[in-house]
Amino acid sequence: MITLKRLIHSSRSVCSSGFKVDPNYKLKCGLEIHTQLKTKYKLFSLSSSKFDSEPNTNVSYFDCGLPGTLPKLNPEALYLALKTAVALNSDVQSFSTFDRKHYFYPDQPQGFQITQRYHPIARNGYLELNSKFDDITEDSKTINIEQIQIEQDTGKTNYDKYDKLIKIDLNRSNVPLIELVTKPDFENMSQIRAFIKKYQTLVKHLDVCTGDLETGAIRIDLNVSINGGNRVEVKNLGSSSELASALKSEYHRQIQLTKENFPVIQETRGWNGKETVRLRSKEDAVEYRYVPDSELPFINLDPEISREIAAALPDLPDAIITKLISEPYNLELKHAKFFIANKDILNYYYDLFQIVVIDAGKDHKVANNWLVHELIGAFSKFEVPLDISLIPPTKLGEIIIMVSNDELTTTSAKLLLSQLVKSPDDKELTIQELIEKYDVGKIKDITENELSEAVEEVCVYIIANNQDVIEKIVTGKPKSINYLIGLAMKETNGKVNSNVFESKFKELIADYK
Ligand SMILES: Nc1ncnc2c1ncn2[C@@H]1O[C@H](COP(=O)(O)OP(=O)(O)OP(=O)(O)O)[C@@H](O)[C@H]1O
Ligand SMILES: [Mg+2]
Ligand SMILES: [Mg+2]
Repeated sequence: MITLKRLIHSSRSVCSSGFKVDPNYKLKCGLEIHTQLKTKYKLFSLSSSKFDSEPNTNVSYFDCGLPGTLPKLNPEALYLALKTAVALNSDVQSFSTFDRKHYFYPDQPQGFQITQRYHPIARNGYLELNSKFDDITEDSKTINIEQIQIEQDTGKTNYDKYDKLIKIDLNRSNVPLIELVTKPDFENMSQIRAFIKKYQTLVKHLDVCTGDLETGAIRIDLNVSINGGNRVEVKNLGSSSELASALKSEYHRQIQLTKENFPVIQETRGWNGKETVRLRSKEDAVEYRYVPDSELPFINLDPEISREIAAALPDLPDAIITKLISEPYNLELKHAKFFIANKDILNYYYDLFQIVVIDAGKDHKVANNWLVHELIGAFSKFEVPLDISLIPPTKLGEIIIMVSNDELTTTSAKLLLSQLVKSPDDKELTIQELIEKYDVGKIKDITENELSEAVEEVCVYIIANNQDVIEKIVTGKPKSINYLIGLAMKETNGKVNSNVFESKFKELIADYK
């Protein structure tokens, strides 16, 4: 919820991590990003790659490494890898192959991982960061991508502290991954953050991955060096805050070593929550004994394929943001960015825009405000997890149009939205039924005189019970009248416009002076 508020209601400063690069110690970073592909089946078998099943229920003979089982490449995984590669401006290779990377680990039952060491599926891509769309301090920054390779995920090792057992879950074994390797082009934390955010948005938008760091769908290794020295790799960082803390710790560790005239040794480190810790040095680097996989055929691609994939790609996030901040949408940039990161909301917005602006001819500001501030704002206010399906665009559209046609007051409409957010059972009711249930319909079928009398009655009652507020108003705090108006609106469920109460209060209070 906090994230939601922050995303929509404020634009974050680029230095928020408190990490600053010391000009005397030039920072250089490269990322290796592992991304799980959202395929139905696994990379080389027909078991499901579903994420949260009971342990060891999505495991074929191949996934658990039984001898005699053979891999068969899942074309959907290849397609998703190609989509990502093309969207990242990479050169798709017409020839690529699979290799075996050997190491023993209990969650790696084959004894090797199938990856693309020598001939990856794509090379030489790039992603452009631009201060207009991304939180970076420079105007623009290009991050070059060395290569994108397809590989298998491993199983999971779970340490059961209570039973003091190590449990292996092979559901993840052989789930398709792509590893994206950037060139060491990052010079500061904001570039890294911005790149990861943009990459997450891209893979979600292309529907190739859920894009979550928290669930491990995206996992990042960070490579760090200073002043042209050796690179240190920090493995398996699970969240952007872990990544930021690990970078800060590693950068300062290398500075400290350099200041004390110690060399920075090329090694692999991990993150223990406080600092980076040594896992292995280059000397004891694992010898993976890469060999070409003899059971998988080469991938030969017609160059036409990448052109066809490029032509079929949807508009990419930056292009959509540019569209959203221009006519006819005129969204604020921060809202457009929020929508693009949340595809359901973006689609919701398009539907709402159609109903309210295009079909009913209302102002774009009305649609934008009600969605961003009132509806999404209501979820934040009541700390209800954002689920816009509770109020479909047709319903919100109807409410907005009624307010705009003066058939419902703004207060009543807000009250209805709050109720819809707070009580999901109301989902089935029509707007008319909701208006009756909560008694918020505008007062109709009564004469002007009857209304005026009713309003006066409410105001007289409130004045009588709030003499202290009246005292304030008459002694120079005229704004306190808003408090009285609020009470009156509450008393009448927002059925009467606030300006009617305002004039009546003013008229009655004038008698006090
Ligand atoms: N001088 C440097 N400073 C910081 N990062 C660097 C430097 N040189 C290379 N890198 C980064 O190191 C990473 C190397 O990744 P790559 O996957 O090619 O090799 P690896 O880490 O040896 O292999 P593995 O996939 O087995 O971990 C890249 O992200 C690259 O940008
Ligand atoms: Mg790597
Ligand atoms: Mg590495």
